[in-house]
Amino acid sequence: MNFSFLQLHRHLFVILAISIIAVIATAFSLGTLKPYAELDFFDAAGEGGITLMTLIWIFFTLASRPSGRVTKLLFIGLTFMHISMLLDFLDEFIRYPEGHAWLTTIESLPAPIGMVIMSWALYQWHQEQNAINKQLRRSERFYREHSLIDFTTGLYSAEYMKNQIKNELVTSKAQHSSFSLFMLDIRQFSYFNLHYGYEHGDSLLREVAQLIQMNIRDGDLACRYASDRFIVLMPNTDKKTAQEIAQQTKQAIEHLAYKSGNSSQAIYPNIIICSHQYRGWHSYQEVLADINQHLFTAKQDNAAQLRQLSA
Ligand SMILES: Nc1nc2c(ncn2[C@@H]2O[C@H](COP(=O)(O)OP(=O)(O)OP(=O)(O)O)[C@@H](O)[C@H]2O)c(=O)[nH]1
Repeated sequence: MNFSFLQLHRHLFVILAISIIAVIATAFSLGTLKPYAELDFFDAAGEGGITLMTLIWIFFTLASRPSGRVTKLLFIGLTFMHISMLLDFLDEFIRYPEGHAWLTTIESLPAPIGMVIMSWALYQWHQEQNAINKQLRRSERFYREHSLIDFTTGLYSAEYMKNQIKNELVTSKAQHSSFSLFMLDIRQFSYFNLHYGYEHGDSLLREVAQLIQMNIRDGDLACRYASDRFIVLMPNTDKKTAQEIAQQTKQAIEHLAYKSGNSSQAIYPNIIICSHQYRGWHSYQEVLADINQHLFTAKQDNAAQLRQLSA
């Protein structure tokens, strides 16, 4: 289970804790404990269970969501419901004097308010999910195959790319068309892992994957090819267009001001790209070997340029 989102919501947990303490303190300061004989343990267990459940809902909602408007709305709605349940639960143990009987009356008020807010939050969540699904469909291209998705980046894996290149070879042969590939490699990624840690390495891979997705077109397909290497398949695309999109993607990634932990220091990834147009090729192995060779050459050129600069 991944609880990394929780640290984004520390302030919400503080608000929740303060609200709970305030409710308990108010109830105990205004009321008195009921005598043992008046306690209904069956009721108390039921209401205590519901109160605990709403707390668990809040915990898992915050554990699964990034910070933002929808998360705040869900939190507010659930907290109102929790407070209502808590008042109801406390009511089992505390009797309020005549002058404070309003506490018993208002205990059911936060629940409907919370439910209205929750309903609005769920609608917003639905809208948000629609937007995410739309973006996901860009990478799905023809159909879903979740087993072929790279776990770290959410992109398709190299295996899926091989199948798609196979399909593209058949299509381009039948239609006398061509397709292009571009390959992208993060420079000195092993150094990044070593310096900032593997988790930050994973997070950088995810950021890079998202930027690739944002810079390619609807019909293009991005995959994670190997560790820090990505590949984009562009059907019916000439070399010039592929180069242009590859260059735009490189620029977008190189402007990414990555922050590790709480440090404000920005790390700008360094990227090597290459692209090539394919027409009349026979096997995906040849195509992949060729694009890898292009990348190798681009890396050598880059190293030579750097040597010249530092000379
Ligand atoms: N964080 C993280 N690192 C990975 C993952 N898969 C592979 N790696 C690391 O990626 C690094 C790739 O190293 P290299 O192929 O030498 O690449 P590089 O350091 O960028 O070298 P150049 O490309 O020549 O600049 C290795 O340190 C791997 O351990 C992963 O899923 N997450």
